[in-house]
Amino acid sequence: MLLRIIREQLRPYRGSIALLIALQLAGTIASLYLPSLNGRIIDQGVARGDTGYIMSAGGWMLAVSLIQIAATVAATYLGARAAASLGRDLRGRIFERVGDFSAQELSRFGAPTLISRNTNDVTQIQTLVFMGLAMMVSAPIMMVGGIVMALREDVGLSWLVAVAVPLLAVSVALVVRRMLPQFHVMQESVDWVNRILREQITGIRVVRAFVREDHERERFAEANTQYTGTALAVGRLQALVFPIVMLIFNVSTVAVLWFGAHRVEDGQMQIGALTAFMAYLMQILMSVMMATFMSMMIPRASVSAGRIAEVLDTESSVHAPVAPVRLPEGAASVELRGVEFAYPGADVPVLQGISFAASPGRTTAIIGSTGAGKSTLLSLIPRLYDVTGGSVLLAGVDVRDAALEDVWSRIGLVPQKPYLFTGTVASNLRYGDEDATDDELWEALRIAQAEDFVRVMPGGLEAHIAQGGTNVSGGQRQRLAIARALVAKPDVYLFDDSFSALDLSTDARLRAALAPVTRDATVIVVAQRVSTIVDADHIVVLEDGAVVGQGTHDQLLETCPTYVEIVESQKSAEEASA
Ligand SMILES: Nc1ncnc2c1ncn2[C@@H]1O[C@H](COP(=O)(O)OP(=O)(O)OP(=O)(O)O)[C@@H](O)[C@H]1O
Repeated sequence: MLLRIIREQLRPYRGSIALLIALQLAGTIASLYLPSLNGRIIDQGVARGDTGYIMSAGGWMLAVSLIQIAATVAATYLGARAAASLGRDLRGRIFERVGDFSAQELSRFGAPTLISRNTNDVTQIQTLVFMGLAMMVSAPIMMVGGIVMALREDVGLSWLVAVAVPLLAVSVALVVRRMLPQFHVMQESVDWVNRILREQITGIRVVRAFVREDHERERFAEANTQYTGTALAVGRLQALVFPIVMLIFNVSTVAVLWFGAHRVEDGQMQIGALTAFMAYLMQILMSVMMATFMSMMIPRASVSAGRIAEVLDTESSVHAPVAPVRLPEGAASVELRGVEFAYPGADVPVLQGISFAASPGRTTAIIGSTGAGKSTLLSLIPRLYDVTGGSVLLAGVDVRDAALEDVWSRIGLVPQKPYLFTGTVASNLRYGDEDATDDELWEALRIAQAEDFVRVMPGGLEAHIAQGGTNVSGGQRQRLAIARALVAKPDVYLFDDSFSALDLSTDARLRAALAPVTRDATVIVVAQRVSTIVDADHIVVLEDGAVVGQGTHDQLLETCPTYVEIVESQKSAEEASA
């Protein structure tokens, strides 16, 4: 999985990676050459007092060092660029894929994990690739090259390499192996801390209203303590690595000096060769350590790759048609024919046998108790979900046969919980139509009964809107969402309980102002309040996901006991509050 993602993502950067490998090769060969040059200077220059040789070999050494530095800097730059580009492209791919998800996939994953997959998990892979490009090429060359060069300097001491390398690899690997499970726990602890913090922030009002702060504090402390405990355990192990490595490095140095000195004494080796051998041993051990650290990052990145692949491999349950049918221009009717819908995993459908037609120029209302399936029904029209039985027709075309953009561009949906984006009032309204003029925006606000409060907001149309629209009231948010739909001038308006947060007189004024602008459009209104829909041309009464009555207000009073019950209950509530 990890390899597949890295291979796919690095494909466009093959050229720079080839160059990077060449540079790494040059840099590593230069590094490997330096100790041997140094050895020659000692043996042939210093020992014999040959200043000329020292100068010429020294100059050569300087040149090789410069090549090594330049190659390493350039390779690191290319590696960082390729890794950052991989991160950017991968985030882009996830964003695109999530953008195609229907409400079904979005609720299956949930927002928090999609966000952390697009940030934290991508960063894991990006870091691995950066480190990999920096080390994976140079470490093996350095190791093999180092061994060859060390043997060239002195075969008699080679047994030291054979002892030191496995000793270091095994010691570091043992510590790393104990660290790995801790990393998994740490990742889960981070998720846990984030989840509690997120709930605490979004639910702060509930927490305070129910005086649950102590409970929340305890919950957070528990998660925080686990995270700290794991981080400390990892820290303790990490603290072990450095002394172990240094111990092996230093013992190896002493061993080389000890055994090397005997060989020098016996005339089997020169001092310069001994120095070079020592430097090569250090290079070999260094590369072993780098490779071990690298291997430590792979399991973590593999988990991240799995999480990313899960998102990338998930197909939206709402498929775009292969050969889309174009919706006819102009007014568009909406018709539901024997619609059935069950949420994924649910045994019983929430909607069954729903049939009705909403035509242009008429207002169709849907009323029913909470949980009757009204919002679900509305979400089937713009294909937020696909029906599990029957069909939804827009302008006479099954919505599944038309291009998604075609369907969406004809529909203006005002959701039950409208969402506003960070920006200004104007930028939010222009979601409906980017080219709308200020006058058009004011006109939409006037109809949506939002003009008065926007005029007194600092900056008017340019007034700041916080993420989600949290700096305006629920009723104001609803009216801004209605204005946004009006700016788009769609052929079909879907109002999902959009007037519920408005007082009765604002509700009445809004409906009166809406009537002329929606004259040619198909309007479907979901409502809880009978007063909101009493004048509708057609009312559909839903109960437990089925249509139990259709007609005008007066007809339903005669024919539909459920409707009468709703009317009566609201009447007695009004009387009680009067
Ligand atoms: N994402 C979901 N997954 C599973 N079941 C769901 C989901 N959303 C809603 N439901 C269920 O579907 C049924 C209908 O919900 P829906 O929101 O359509 O009702 P509603 O009539 O709009 O209610 P209200 O007037 O309270 O908004 C409910 O029983 C609800 O529990």
